[in-house]
Amino acid sequence: MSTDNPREAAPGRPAASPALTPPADATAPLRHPDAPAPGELLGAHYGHCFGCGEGQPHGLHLAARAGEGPGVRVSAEFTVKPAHQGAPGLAHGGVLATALDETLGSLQWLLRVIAVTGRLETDFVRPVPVGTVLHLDAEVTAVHGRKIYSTATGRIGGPDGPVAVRADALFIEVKVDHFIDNGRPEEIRAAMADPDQIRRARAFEVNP
Ligand SMILES: CCCCCCCC/C=C\CCCCCCCC(=O)SCCNC(=O)CCNC(=O)[C@H](O)C(C)(C)COP(=O)(O)OP(=O)(O)OC[C@H]1O[C@@H](n2cnc3c(N)ncnc32)[C@H](O)[C@@H]1OP(=O)(O)O
Repeated sequence: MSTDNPREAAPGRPAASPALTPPADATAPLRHPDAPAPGELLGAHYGHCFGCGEGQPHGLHLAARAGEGPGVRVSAEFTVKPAHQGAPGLAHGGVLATALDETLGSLQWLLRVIAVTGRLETDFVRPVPVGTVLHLDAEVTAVHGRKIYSTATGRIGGPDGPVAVRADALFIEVKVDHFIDNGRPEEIRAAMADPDQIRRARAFEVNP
């Protein structure tokens, strides 16, 4: 992962909003002792997820890996396909935001908590043509109670290429009941009857 500050790579852009600025008593994130090892593929949290699900034909099929180093980091690659266009030959911004959201969401594998996106602020710095491989990196910057602060970049032309998109996010920790109470009953029933889905949920230390 490149170490330059993506904010510096995009001079003149405003800082993240106050809601995405960790309070003074926020703490550094802790990589869970049983988290996947650096370099390990994380897999999908749900087979039908639009971002990462292997069983979702229209999805992004994002495959994230646990990052190197002491921090709570992941990296992922996303190849922009013709189905992802907004303007002719260019990726749709919402699809790029999804790729950032999914990469940020996969940080949960390393924290071993379940969380959902509360806020996602995205900068679109350079257009991303169809066929491009977007090299995504995400990192948890701070934790405060249930609030998880994180940041991500997507680079083009290689893992150390220029930043094309970036995001700051606030994820909020939830219990598995969040999904059981709010999800459509047929998908929830199917997920709870699927031993593989139960195994995936246990990787977040939940007991559905
Ligand atoms: C049997 C089935 C098994 C299935 C399990 C499979 C395993 C699953 C594993 C992993 C899943 C990961 C999935 C990742 C997918 C990619 C990421 C997404 O796309 S997620 C979807 C999009 N996001 C939503 O749909 C959230 C919708 N929003 C909500 O549900 C609520 O608003 C929620 C939970 C975010 C917060 O509601 P509250 O009632 O729990 O908590 P409050 O008190 O409102 O907030 C807590 C703190 O957070 C701040 N906060 C909340 N939302 C904020 C916001 N938007 N901006 C700033 N601050 C916010 C509040 O100000 C508060 O802060 P103060 O503690 O007072 O300091």
